[in-house]
Amino acid sequence: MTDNELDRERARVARLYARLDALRADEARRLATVRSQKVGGNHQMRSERDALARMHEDRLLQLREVDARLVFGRLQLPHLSDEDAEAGFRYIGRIGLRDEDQRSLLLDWRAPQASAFYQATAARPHGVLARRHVTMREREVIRLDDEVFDASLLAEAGAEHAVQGEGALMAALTVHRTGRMHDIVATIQAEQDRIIRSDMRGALVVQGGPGTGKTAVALHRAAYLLYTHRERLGSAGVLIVGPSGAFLRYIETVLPSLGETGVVLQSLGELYPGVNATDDDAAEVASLKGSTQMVDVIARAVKSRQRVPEQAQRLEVNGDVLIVDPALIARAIARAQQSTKPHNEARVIFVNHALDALVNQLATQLRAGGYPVDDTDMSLLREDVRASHDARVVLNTAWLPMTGEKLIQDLYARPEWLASLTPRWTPEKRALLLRSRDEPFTVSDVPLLDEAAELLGNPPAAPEAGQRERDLQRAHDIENAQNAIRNAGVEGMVSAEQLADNFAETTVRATTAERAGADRTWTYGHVVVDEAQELSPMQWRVLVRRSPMRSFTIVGDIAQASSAGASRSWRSALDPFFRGRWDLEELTVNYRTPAQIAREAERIATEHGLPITPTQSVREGDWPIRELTVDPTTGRAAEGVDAVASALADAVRHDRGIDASGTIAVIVPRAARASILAHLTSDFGNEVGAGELGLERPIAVLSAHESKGLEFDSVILADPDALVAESPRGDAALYVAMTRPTQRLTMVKVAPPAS
Ligand SMILES: Nc1ncnc2c1ncn2[C@@H]1O[C@H](COP(=O)(O)OP(=O)(O)OP(=O)(O)O)[C@@H](O)[C@H]1O
Repeated sequence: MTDNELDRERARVARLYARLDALRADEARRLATVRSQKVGGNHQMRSERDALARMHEDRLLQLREVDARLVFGRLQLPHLSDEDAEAGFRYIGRIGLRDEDQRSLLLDWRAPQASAFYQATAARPHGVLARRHVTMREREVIRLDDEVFDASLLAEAGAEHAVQGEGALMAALTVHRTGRMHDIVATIQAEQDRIIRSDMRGALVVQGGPGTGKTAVALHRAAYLLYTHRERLGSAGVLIVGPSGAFLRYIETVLPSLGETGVVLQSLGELYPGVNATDDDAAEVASLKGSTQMVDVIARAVKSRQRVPEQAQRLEVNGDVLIVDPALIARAIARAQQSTKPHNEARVIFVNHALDALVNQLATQLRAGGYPVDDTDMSLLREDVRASHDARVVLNTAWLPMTGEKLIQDLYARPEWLASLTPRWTPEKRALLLRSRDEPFTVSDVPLLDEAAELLGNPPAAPEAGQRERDLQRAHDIENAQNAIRNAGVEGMVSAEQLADNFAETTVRATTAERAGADRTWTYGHVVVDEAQELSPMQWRVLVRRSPMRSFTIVGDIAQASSAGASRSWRSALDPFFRGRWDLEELTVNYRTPAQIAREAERIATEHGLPITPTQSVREGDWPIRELTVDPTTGRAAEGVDAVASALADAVRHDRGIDASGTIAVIVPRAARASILAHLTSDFGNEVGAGELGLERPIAVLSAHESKGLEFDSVILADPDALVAESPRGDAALYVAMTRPTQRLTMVKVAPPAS
């Protein structure tokens, strides 16, 4: 590439930035104007102004987020009209930009015409004469890679312009990892692009070995769907589910860098609003809680809160005594159950029927005693019965209002009750669920809470009254939003629903994402599930509730399934919920792990009988796998030094000798985590962090579970045998751990005790 060409390209890119800056300045001006408007005391006008201000703020934020590496590609096309671009070039970038005359300057990578950038090959050029990858550092063009597909251009360009397509990809793959995932928008490969752009309907499963770009593809697909179905997904929202808080932190900057901020990211422990579970149960317990046996147990638990008393009960109303026949309660319960409404909502029907029957009984009793009772008296009697303490006790005992939290806590803390609900379970099996009421909920409890809440309905504290008013207010807000959009001349830039979100009063003021995340009954337009192989049937039930239309992108690798409740095949995991209506795509190219590391990980996984999908690494690494064996009975171990921890510290030092500024993960068996962390912290101070904090530090100490989905320049693995032995799916955990590095792998083994 000549310097001249680089300069020419820099000049063109500078023009795109000039336009971005101008748009930003415009937006900032509009925002200032809206903010300075005096709108008097009228609430509606104030909220319209605030909503418009918020729209400009969001747009400004978006323009800021896409600043770094705004443009990354150029297509040379034969038939570009002047309106489209100058000199036959079409630039591809993070967002679309137009000049003042609405001529396209930069094409959004998600636009249909941009697909050729990702799809064109020499064999099938899709009408493209040449493709250029423009590599940037912030705003500066640092490198150009050209692929020429047209024979005449090839001759014109000479040898220096011949195919160099791998260059940009290789440059992207070998950069230092930072603890934050980067977007891959500049180098999406053709097979990935096809998946990203596939139809939104139904469930799409993307299966692939480690490092094949599943997470990257899933996130870019979310961005693509938001762009392509802006109206629908803008108001219904997109939910992205990952295995842990650390994983969500790792991926959280990808969508904003693609100009998308409105998605909801939740870990499996956060799917139930109000609970943020981070720890999970022991494997056996998690496996039981994850199985669909719990559906029946919870249904029985709820049903058992609708209870016909065994004996007649006595209740006093204003000095009159009523003997309540169990049959009266039984009839009221039956009527309420016929409604098939959730427990707390059906309770209203139960109470109404029971009150009617009690009032009739009381009236009959009074009449028999010689007191005439007319219609007015009946409604007074009803109030008397309702207000009676005894009646409240009788009705509550028969049909107790409940929250999901209370139901699940009771289930675990009251062994006799659990026994009555699970007559066929062994005592040992029941004992797995036993727990005191004050212990925090675990990740495996979350789907049980959700199941319970589904059957219970609105908790008593949030009565249905008010919903109608909220609906009316919402309709009103949408109408106002439509007017405001028309008046401001911003049609197409924001939907009425989105703007209406901003109208709401401060107490309810929230974006779609905030409202969706806080509402258990929210149904999303699309759900992306990462590391989906880990999900238990109970977790799938929750997710299908969140998108009853079953519009899903499901990515994972069955061979990496290491959690207790995980499935052994996509078919067994998904068929019960998607009834066979899901498509499978496979990714096979490994973009992360150097070939020699991937081969060794696959060899060991195969030895353990894991159903792996072999991958094809795009590159050989520069370093062979380093293996060290520690004998814990010799050397400094005899002086009480933790031999494994000190060997790990040496391995860290060795690695830093090779590359002082890379990221290192020390992946350790759970049982040794605390002592290894302490040892490494004493050697390396606050360069070391554990778990989520590890992503902020150069040296992360992680369990294999915590390392799921993440990647580091270098991985140092402590005691692989212990890692395999520590859980029923330890072999898969080892496979996960070995496939995290982008450059180097060190295995610190422990010598078996001499016999
Ligand atoms: N087309 C691409 N261009 C540049 N980098 C890519 C591309 N595809 C994938 N990568 C990079 O490869 C690495 C692995 O990608 P990703 O984490 O999405 O893989 P995965 O299949 O989800 O892996 P795992 O199952 O092991 O968690 C990431 O650093 C990602 O940015």
